[in-house]
Amino acid sequence: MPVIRMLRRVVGPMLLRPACGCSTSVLPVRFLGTSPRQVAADANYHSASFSETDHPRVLITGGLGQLGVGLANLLRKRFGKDNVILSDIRKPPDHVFHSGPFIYSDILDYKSLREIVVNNRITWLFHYSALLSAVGEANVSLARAVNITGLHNILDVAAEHSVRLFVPSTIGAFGPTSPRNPTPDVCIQRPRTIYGVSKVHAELMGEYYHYRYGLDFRCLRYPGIISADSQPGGGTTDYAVQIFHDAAKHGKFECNLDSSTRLPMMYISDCLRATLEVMEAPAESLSMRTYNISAMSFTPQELALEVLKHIPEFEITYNVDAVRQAIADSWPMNFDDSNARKDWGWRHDFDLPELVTTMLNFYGSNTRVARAN
Ligand SMILES: NC(=O)c1ccc[n+]([C@@H]2O[C@H](COP(=O)([O-])OP(=O)(O)OC[C@H]3O[C@@H](n4cnc5c(N)ncnc54)[C@H](O)[C@@H]3O)[C@@H](O)[C@H]2O)c1
Ligand SMILES: C[C@@H](O)[C@H](N)C(=O)O
Repeated sequence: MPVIRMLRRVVGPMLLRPACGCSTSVLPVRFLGTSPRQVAADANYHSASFSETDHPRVLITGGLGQLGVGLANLLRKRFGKDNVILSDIRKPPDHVFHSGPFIYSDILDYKSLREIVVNNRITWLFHYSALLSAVGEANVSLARAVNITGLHNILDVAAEHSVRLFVPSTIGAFGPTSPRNPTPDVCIQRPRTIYGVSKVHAELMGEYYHYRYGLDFRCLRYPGIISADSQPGGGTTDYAVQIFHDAAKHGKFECNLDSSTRLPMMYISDCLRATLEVMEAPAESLSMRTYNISAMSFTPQELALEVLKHIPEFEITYNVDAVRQAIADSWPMNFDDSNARKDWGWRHDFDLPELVTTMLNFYGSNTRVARAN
């Protein structure tokens, strides 16, 4: 039989399999082989093994960055404090250490990851460890190790232990040849940063494990995330966090991106709620496993004008960082998230005016705001 016809007969049904979190492989295990870590052939690759009435047992990796502590707070309110374990390779500050379970976990250490998942009967894993776009360009080999090798460990441990896995992707998974305004879910993805390349790799590997091993993989492409009580970890969108601190404390801000650089952004509470919602969505509602999510899109100049409404003496100046600017110029300007809205009911709460009011209130600029009004 010609090779192409034979392949089509064998692989065809696998490619046509619906995008649900359903259980068995379409091909017999002896044909597919076992997982890359050679787990026994009768291993169970089904999705989350807790019953519907139980709470999931959650592990968050890289949890001490900009997003992890907020996610842990949200999940602990929903599932109980002791059901959510925060982990990182850094030492937690006191308030984090005393707010719920914390554990040291280096995602490059596969055996220790497996031990944590087994000993704590983990059923959901939120994989937040990463090097972001700007720090990734400054240390490519570390970014490659953490973002790619680390992801392989996470995929294997999740597949072997029937763990539902969330991995965030990013606007950075697109590049200069992608449509930028708007950027749909499925289009050309040729990013030019190690961060972006590793995130496209994560999207594709997660989907591959889903179709091949039945891994319940779920992924959202986040815009730049803006938070008040946690600091960004070295990305291109960091200016949109720092501006609020500097505006409230000093009345001025030096921006490292050009005034007209338009990027998709989102307030952290929308981002974390979206993450929980997609993890709770019934598998049959997910027509895809990787979704764009969107809230707002603005330039530094537009953000500064909104800040000026609260702080009339606010001044913005520009001192463009060439590396960050080149990255930003290759990223989407607007994100098309219509599939997330249609499939699992995504909707954002914060637009630019609410974002600015909330951020400035956090930094205690109420007196300036009051004076301006
Ligand atoms: N913050 C954003 O604007 C944004 C936007 C899009 C996507 N994301 C994604 O969301 C996730 C969380 O982002 P964040 O902003 O909190 O990142 P962050 O850079 O603030 O935090 C990442 C964490 O990973 C940890 N880490 C590094 N190496 C590790 C290792 N070997 N083992 C375990 N942990 C390790 C770091 O200590 C750090 O605490 C990342 O995957 C990021 O790509 C973030
Ligand atoms: C956009 C996102 O992935 C991150 N904040 C970065 O700028 O690298």
